[in-house]
Amino acid sequence: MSTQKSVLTATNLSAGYGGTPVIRDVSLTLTGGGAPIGVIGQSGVGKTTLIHALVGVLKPSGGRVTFNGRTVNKLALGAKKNFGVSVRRVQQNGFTGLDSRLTVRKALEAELAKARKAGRATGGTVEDALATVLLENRYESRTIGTLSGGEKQRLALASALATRPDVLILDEPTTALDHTLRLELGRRISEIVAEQKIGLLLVSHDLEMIARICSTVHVLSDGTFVETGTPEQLFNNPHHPVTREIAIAMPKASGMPEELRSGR
Ligand SMILES: Nc1ncnc2c1ncn2[C@@H]1O[C@H](COP(=O)(O)OP(=O)(O)OP(=O)(O)O)[C@@H](O)[C@H]1O
Repeated sequence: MSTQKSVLTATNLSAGYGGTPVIRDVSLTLTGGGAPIGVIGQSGVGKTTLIHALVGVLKPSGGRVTFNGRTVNKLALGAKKNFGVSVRRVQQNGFTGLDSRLTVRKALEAELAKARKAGRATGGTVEDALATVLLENRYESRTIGTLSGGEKQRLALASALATRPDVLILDEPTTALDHTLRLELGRRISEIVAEQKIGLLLVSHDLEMIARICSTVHVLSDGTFVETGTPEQLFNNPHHPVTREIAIAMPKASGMPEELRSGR
């Protein structure tokens, strides 16, 4: 068995819809155990499109996406299934693609079974999966359709983590949660990706979450990365006009991690 770290790489990636490019010439690398990467940018600049291209939903019009060296949109069926459990995406609305009449327990059991079938050692239970996202055991018997927006987001995150992915891609994972829960969940996500050596891509308008979790942040503007740096560099000393504009929108100092308060 290969000991090489799983890696998802975009190289000079371009993609769009109906022949119109939305993202252009974007490159990034996600390694298990590597530094979590953030992508920020204003509305409509192509953040979700980038994710679609990374997970193979959108075929690149230029460049390529590889997973462990193999081109993602050319994977054979078996490899594609493995890619599906190895690279997990959590969507903004907590959409899991599962029947809304399923109970939370059944949904999580299905994820754990999927992981076992793919030969992944989860070692986890439904209760563990719920605890990971700060949901109490009483949620087990609830059907997905009865969950609130924030509970659905947390179930989607629990489902993704239950398969012990190599790469986790989070698209605005906590928009429906209150500030305290967002912070707590952010802390848990940081711990889990470090412990389990998961490559993390966090795409979010939540700059505080980005600053707390990510070690490298790309600024996406008009479909391309215009600036890259640590959260400290970008938010305390932004160079590109778009980064400056975004940095101004940063929450007031009281809500920021200590190390980012200076110079603001
Ligand atoms: N299926 C689609 N067909 C055509 N155009 C699309 C499609 N999906 C998105 N777009 C367009 O692509 C551009 C980028 O959209 P995308 O959803 O990637 O932006 P975003 O940065 O994620 O936005 P937001 O922060 O508002 O979620 C937008 O102009 C959007 O209208």
